[in-house]
Amino acid sequence: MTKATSGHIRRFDSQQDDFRQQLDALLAWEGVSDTQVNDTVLKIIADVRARGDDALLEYTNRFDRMAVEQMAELRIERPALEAAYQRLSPKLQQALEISVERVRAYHQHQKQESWQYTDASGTVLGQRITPLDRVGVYVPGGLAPLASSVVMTAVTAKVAGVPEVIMAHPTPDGNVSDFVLAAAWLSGVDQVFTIGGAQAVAALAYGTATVPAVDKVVGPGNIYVATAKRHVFGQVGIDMVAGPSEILVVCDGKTDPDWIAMDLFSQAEHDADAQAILLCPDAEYLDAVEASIVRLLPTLERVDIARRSLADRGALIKVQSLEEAIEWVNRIAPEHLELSVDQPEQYLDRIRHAGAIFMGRHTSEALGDYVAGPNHVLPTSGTARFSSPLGVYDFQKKSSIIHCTPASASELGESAGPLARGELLTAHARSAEYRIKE
Ligand SMILES: NC(=O)c1ccc[n+]([C@@H]2O[C@H](COP(=O)([O-])OP(=O)(O)OC[C@H]3O[C@@H](n4cnc5c(N)ncnc54)[C@H](O)[C@@H]3O)[C@@H](O)[C@H]2O)c1
Ligand SMILES: N[C@H](CO)Cc1c[nH]c[nH+]1
Ligand SMILES: [Zn+2]
Repeated sequence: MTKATSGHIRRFDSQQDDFRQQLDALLAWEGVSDTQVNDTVLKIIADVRARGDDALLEYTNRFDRMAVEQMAELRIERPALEAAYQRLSPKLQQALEISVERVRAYHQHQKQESWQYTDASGTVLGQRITPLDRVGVYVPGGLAPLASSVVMTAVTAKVAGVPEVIMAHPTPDGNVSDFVLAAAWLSGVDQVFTIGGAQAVAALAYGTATVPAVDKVVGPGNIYVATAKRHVFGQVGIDMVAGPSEILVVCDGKTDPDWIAMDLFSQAEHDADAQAILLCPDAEYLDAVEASIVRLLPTLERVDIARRSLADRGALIKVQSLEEAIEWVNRIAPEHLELSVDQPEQYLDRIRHAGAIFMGRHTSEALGDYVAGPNHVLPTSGTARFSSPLGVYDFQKKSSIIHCTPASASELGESAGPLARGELLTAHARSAEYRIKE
């Protein structure tokens, strides 16, 4: 692949002959299908199913470098969550409250209501919406204490009406974050277990003597978490298999290049596997953004992670026009799309695949990660082609309602009988026909 002169990030031109192949290679994320990871995860899941808490303790000590002997040391109840909240600075308390309120307000709009109607035959038909009984929210802890992911998952579950929210969150080396626990308090989490990785997903899916089995496991995580979620699907529901964070910026060349460099860093700093790409029709502007990257990268706290992410998976891409850029957006189907252009609305109708769309130069993706309101748990690795942001709908399910009168049962039976006989299912036919009035 073409390397940038600075060595920091690749440069491509969509007109180069092999651009499509180069882009495909850049987008490929093979992590979840890695056989070694898969084997490890299958072994962990089997072990947690067989040995429950004993296996959980063992894996937690091994992978999170802890020295715990009993599950009680890995469980945190609500009073301790509140105490953590009280230890935060007033400024952080207030920011967290604003985040929770804005996320709650946004997700209220997603609530689905039950409905019913009476058809011409007199039969009442409808759909009843009910929340899941108990869900597990996974909150990553390996690379950063993602308190905002607590808010995004737990507040959404509570808006849906889920009575019991169990949180799993690894605390490597025993470092428990007050910020994460405070977020759990404000978001209404019922219990926290300081466990992570595949062992946490297995415990939530199958239950152990201490960890209650849940109906669905949601939330982002690393490759072990993502692979485990794929394997427990069926035993429990899952939201999606979310991979490393991504940002795709489309810019017309008129935004401050430092802003765009920092927007790219904002996702690159998550993970060395994270992906940050810029599409722009102006080659000189791409030079300016590259210069900003070179100058600003050393100023980041997480410089090593961001540098690897940009070098291995990042790109600055020259396109012919913004119209062409939009075509590539639909091919890439990014987790986050920033439209850093004048009048971004003019492109909206043509964007078919993106987890979240940030409109205009002032709407940085970082605002969406924390306080805008929409969920930041989003489909990655091109899966925005077929899946949606985590939402209230992930925590609600539907039951169909059918209520016949004697007359409508008789009327419908006249059709159900022949249909059942056509399928050679005579008990079905007779069951329907018993209700036909002479
Ligand atoms: N798509 C989204 O919505 C979204 C949101 C936030 C974060 N993310 C992503 O989530 C990920 C978070 O990853 P993380 O590492 O910080 O936290 P994590 O909590 O997902 O993973 C840490 C756990 O991984 C397990 N683990 C680590 N090494 C292991 C090994 N060799 N064998 C078995 N298990 C092992 C350990 O149990 C550890 O507790 C990042 O990739 C980030 O980009 C995605
Ligand atoms: N950008 C991440 C989702 O890809 C979410 C996050 C949490 N904290 C900061 N950012
Ligand atoms: Zn982020």
